[in-house]
Amino acid sequence: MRFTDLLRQEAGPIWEAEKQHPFVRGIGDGSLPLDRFRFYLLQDYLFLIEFSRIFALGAARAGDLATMQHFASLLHETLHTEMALHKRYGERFGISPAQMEAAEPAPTTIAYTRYMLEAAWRGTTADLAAAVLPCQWGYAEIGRHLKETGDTSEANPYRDWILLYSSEEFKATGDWLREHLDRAATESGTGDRERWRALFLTGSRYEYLFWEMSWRQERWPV
Ligand SMILES: Cc1ncc(CO)c(N)n1
Repeated sequence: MRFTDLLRQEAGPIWEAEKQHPFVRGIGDGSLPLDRFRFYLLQDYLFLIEFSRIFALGAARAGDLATMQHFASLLHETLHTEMALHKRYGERFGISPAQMEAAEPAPTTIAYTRYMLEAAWRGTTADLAAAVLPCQWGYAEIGRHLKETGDTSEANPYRDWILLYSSEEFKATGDWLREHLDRAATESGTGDRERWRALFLTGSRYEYLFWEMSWRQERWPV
Protein backbone atom coordinates (compact mmCIF):
# COMPACT_ATOMS: atom_id res chain seq x y z
CA MET A 1 0.00 0.00 0.00
CA ARG A 2 1.22 3.48 -0.81
CA PHE A 3 2.30 5.63 2.12
CA THR A 4 -0.27 8.30 1.22
CA ASP A 5 -3.02 5.64 1.11
CA LEU A 6 -2.13 4.80 4.71
CA LEU A 7 -2.33 8.47 5.66
CA ARG A 8 -5.65 8.85 3.86
CA GLN A 9 -7.00 5.79 5.67
CA GLU A 10 -5.97 7.10 9.06
CA ALA A 11 -7.48 10.53 8.32
CA GLY A 12 -10.69 8.85 7.09
CA PRO A 13 -12.96 10.02 9.94
CA ILE A 14 -11.71 13.61 9.61
CA TRP A 15 -12.26 13.67 5.83
CA GLU A 16 -15.69 12.11 6.26
CA ALA A 17 -16.60 14.79 8.84
CA GLU A 18 -15.57 17.41 6.27
CA LYS A 19 -17.94 15.94 3.69
CA GLN A 20 -20.75 15.94 6.24
CA HIS A 21 -20.06 19.48 7.42
CA PRO A 22 -23.04 21.80 6.84
CA PHE A 23 -20.83 24.29 4.98
CA VAL A 24 -19.70 21.62 2.48
CA ARG A 25 -23.22 20.19 2.10
CA GLY A 26 -24.50 23.72 1.57
CA ILE A 27 -22.08 24.28 -1.31
CA GLY A 28 -23.22 20.97 -2.76
CA ASP A 29 -26.94 21.66 -2.80
CA GLY A 30 -26.66 25.45 -3.13
CA SER A 31 -28.37 26.11 0.20
CA LEU A 32 -25.37 27.72 1.91
CA PRO A 33 -26.34 31.25 3.00
CA LEU A 34 -24.48 33.83 0.90
CA ASP A 35 -23.09 35.72 3.91
CA ARG A 36 -21.35 32.57 5.08
CA PHE A 37 -19.85 32.01 1.64
CA ARG A 38 -18.78 35.66 1.49
CA PHE A 39 -16.92 35.21 4.77
CA TYR A 40 -15.24 32.05 3.44
CA LEU A 41 -14.33 33.77 0.19
CA LEU A 42 -12.37 36.53 1.91
CA GLN A 43 -10.62 34.13 4.28
CA ASP A 44 -9.81 31.71 1.48
CA TYR A 45 -8.39 34.53 -0.64
CA LEU A 46 -5.98 35.35 2.19
CA PHE A 47 -5.34 31.62 2.60
CA LEU A 48 -4.40 31.25 -1.08
CA ILE A 49 -1.87 34.09 -0.88
CA GLU A 50 0.02 32.27 1.89
CA PHE A 51 -0.51 28.94 0.14
CA SER A 52 1.21 30.37 -2.94
CA ARG A 53 4.16 31.41 -0.82
CA ILE A 54 4.52 27.76 0.27
CA PHE A 55 4.70 26.55 -3.34
CA ALA A 56 7.26 29.26 -4.11
CA LEU A 57 9.33 27.85 -1.24
CA GLY A 58 8.93 24.38 -2.74
CA ALA A 59 10.35 25.63 -6.04
CA ALA A 60 13.27 27.27 -4.23
CA ARG A 61 13.95 24.09 -2.23
CA ALA A 62 13.56 21.62 -5.11
CA GLY A 63 16.43 19.18 -5.53
CA ASP A 64 15.92 18.75 -9.27
CA LEU A 65 14.49 20.64 -12.21
CA ALA A 66 11.36 18.49 -12.63
CA THR A 67 10.37 19.11 -8.99
CA MET A 68 11.01 22.82 -9.45
CA GLN A 69 8.72 22.83 -12.50
CA HIS A 70 5.94 21.06 -10.61
CA PHE A 71 6.06 23.51 -7.72
CA ALA A 72 6.20 26.42 -10.15
CA SER A 73 3.06 25.18 -11.89
CA LEU A 74 1.31 24.68 -8.52
CA LEU A 75 2.28 28.28 -7.73
CA HIS A 76 0.95 29.50 -11.06
CA GLU A 77 -2.31 27.53 -10.83
CA THR A 78 -2.98 28.85 -7.33
CA LEU A 79 -2.17 32.48 -8.11
CA HIS A 80 -3.97 32.56 -11.44
CA THR A 81 -6.63 29.83 -11.80
CA GLU A 82 -7.83 29.44 -8.21
CA MET A 83 -7.56 33.09 -7.27
CA ALA A 84 -9.38 34.02 -10.49
CA LEU A 85 -12.34 31.94 -9.27
CA HIS A 86 -12.33 33.84 -6.00
CA LYS A 87 -12.09 37.19 -7.80
CA ARG A 88 -15.11 36.29 -9.94
CA TYR A 89 -17.10 35.42 -6.82
CA GLY A 90 -15.85 38.67 -5.23
CA GLU A 91 -17.21 40.60 -8.22
CA ARG A 92 -20.65 39.07 -7.68
CA PHE A 93 -20.57 40.38 -4.11
CA GLY A 94 -19.25 43.76 -5.28
CA ILE A 95 -15.90 43.24 -3.55
CA SER A 96 -12.74 44.27 -5.42
CA PRO A 97 -9.54 42.17 -5.32
CA ALA A 98 -7.89 45.00 -3.34
CA GLN A 99 -10.65 44.83 -0.74
CA MET A 100 -10.28 41.06 -0.57
CA GLU A 101 -6.55 41.39 -0.05
CA ALA A 102 -7.13 43.91 2.73
CA ALA A 103 -9.57 41.68 4.66
CA GLU A 104 -8.68 40.88 8.26
CA PRO A 105 -7.54 37.29 8.70
CA ALA A 106 -9.54 35.29 11.25
CA PRO A 107 -7.71 33.26 13.95
CA THR A 108 -8.05 29.92 12.14
CA THR A 109 -6.78 31.38 8.84
CA ILE A 110 -3.65 32.63 10.57
CA ALA A 111 -3.13 29.43 12.56
CA TYR A 112 -3.55 27.14 9.56
CA THR A 113 -1.45 29.08 7.06
CA ARG A 114 1.35 29.67 9.58
CA TYR A 115 1.31 26.01 10.55
CA MET A 116 1.96 25.01 6.96
CA LEU A 117 4.44 27.79 6.32
CA GLU A 118 6.47 26.81 9.35
CA ALA A 119 6.61 23.17 8.22
CA ALA A 120 7.69 24.36 4.78
CA TRP A 121 10.39 26.73 6.08
CA ARG A 122 11.84 24.15 8.41
CA GLY A 123 11.61 20.98 6.39
CA THR A 124 12.18 19.39 3.01
CA THR A 125 9.89 19.40 -0.05
CA ALA A 126 8.44 16.13 1.30
CA ASP A 127 7.49 17.87 4.58
CA LEU A 128 5.93 20.58 2.48
CA ALA A 129 3.97 18.01 0.45
CA ALA A 130 2.70 16.30 3.64
CA ALA A 131 1.51 19.64 5.03
CA VAL A 132 -0.31 20.81 1.89
CA LEU A 133 -1.76 17.46 0.76
CA PRO A 134 -4.90 17.71 2.93
CA CYS A 135 -5.64 20.97 1.05
CA GLN A 136 -4.90 19.97 -2.50
CA TRP A 137 -6.01 16.34 -2.37
CA GLY A 138 -8.83 17.12 0.07
CA TYR A 139 -10.39 19.80 -2.15
CA ALA A 140 -10.12 17.52 -5.20
CA GLU A 141 -11.93 14.78 -3.28
CA ILE A 142 -14.62 17.12 -1.94
CA GLY A 143 -15.03 18.67 -5.41
CA ARG A 144 -15.57 15.25 -6.97
CA HIS A 145 -17.91 14.18 -4.17
CA LEU A 146 -20.06 17.31 -4.63
CA LYS A 147 -20.07 16.92 -8.40
CA GLU A 148 -21.40 13.39 -7.97
CA THR A 149 -23.89 14.05 -5.20
CA GLY A 150 -24.66 17.78 -5.41
CA ASP A 151 -26.45 20.18 -7.72
CA THR A 152 -24.26 21.44 -10.57
CA SER A 153 -27.07 23.18 -12.43
CA GLU A 154 -27.06 26.94 -13.06
CA ALA A 155 -29.41 27.22 -10.09
CA ASN A 156 -26.59 26.49 -7.65
CA PRO A 157 -24.63 29.72 -6.95
CA TYR A 158 -21.66 27.56 -6.00
CA ARG A 159 -21.57 25.67 -9.28
CA ASP A 160 -18.30 27.27 -10.48
CA TRP A 161 -16.65 26.37 -7.20
CA ILE A 162 -17.67 22.71 -7.59
CA LEU A 163 -16.60 22.61 -11.24
CA LEU A 164 -13.12 23.99 -10.57
CA TYR A 165 -12.36 21.70 -7.65
CA SER A 166 -13.75 18.61 -9.39
CA SER A 167 -11.70 19.26 -12.55
CA GLU A 168 -9.04 16.83 -13.77
CA GLU A 169 -6.51 19.67 -13.87
CA PHE A 170 -6.99 20.36 -10.18
CA LYS A 171 -6.81 16.68 -9.28
CA ALA A 172 -3.54 16.28 -11.19
CA THR A 173 -1.75 18.77 -8.93
CA GLY A 174 -2.69 16.75 -5.84
CA ASP A 175 -1.69 13.51 -7.57
CA TRP A 176 1.79 14.85 -8.17
CA LEU A 177 2.16 15.92 -4.52
CA ARG A 178 1.17 12.42 -3.46
CA GLU A 179 3.75 10.86 -5.76
CA HIS A 180 6.39 13.23 -4.44
CA LEU A 181 5.67 12.20 -0.84
CA ASP A 182 5.35 8.49 -1.68
CA ARG A 183 8.73 8.58 -3.39
CA ALA A 184 10.34 10.21 -0.37
CA ALA A 185 8.64 7.68 1.95
CA THR A 186 10.22 4.69 0.18
CA GLU A 187 13.66 6.16 0.83
CA SER A 188 13.14 7.32 4.43
CA GLY A 189 13.10 6.00 7.97
CA THR A 190 10.28 5.83 10.48
CA GLY A 191 11.22 9.21 12.01
CA ASP A 192 10.51 11.01 8.74
CA ARG A 193 7.33 9.04 8.10
CA GLU A 194 6.05 9.78 11.59
CA ARG A 195 6.63 13.52 11.04
CA TRP A 196 4.75 13.40 7.71
CA ARG A 197 1.91 11.50 9.33
CA ALA A 198 1.56 14.18 12.02
CA LEU A 199 1.66 16.96 9.42
CA PHE A 200 -1.00 15.24 7.32
CA LEU A 201 -3.34 14.56 10.24
CA THR A 202 -3.02 18.05 11.72
CA GLY A 203 -3.47 19.56 8.26
CA SER A 204 -6.62 17.47 7.81
CA ARG A 205 -7.97 18.77 11.14
CA TYR A 206 -7.24 22.33 10.08
CA GLU A 207 -9.14 21.71 6.83
CA TYR A 208 -12.14 20.72 8.92
CA LEU A 209 -11.64 23.77 11.14
CA PHE A 210 -11.59 26.06 8.08
CA TRP A 211 -15.13 24.91 7.16
CA GLU A 212 -16.18 25.32 10.77
CA MET A 213 -14.63 28.80 10.97
CA SER A 214 -16.51 29.83 7.83
CA TRP A 215 -19.79 28.35 9.03
CA ARG A 216 -19.52 30.23 12.32
CA GLN A 217 -17.97 33.32 10.73
CA GLU A 218 -15.28 33.23 13.36
CA ARG A 219 -14.11 36.56 14.77
CA TRP A 220 -11.51 37.59 17.31
CA PRO A 221 -13.33 37.55 20.66
CA VAL A 222 -11.75 40.83 21.74
C1 LIG B 1 -8.73 26.07 3.13
C2 LIG B 1 -8.41 25.63 1.75
N1 LIG B 1 -7.86 24.42 1.58
C3 LIG B 1 -7.53 24.00 0.34
C4 LIG B 1 -7.76 24.78 -0.77
C5 LIG B 1 -7.44 24.27 -2.14
O1 LIG B 1 -6.36 24.91 -2.64
C6 LIG B 1 -8.34 26.05 -0.55
N2 LIG B 1 -8.60 26.89 -1.58
N3 LIG B 1 -8.66 26.43 0.72
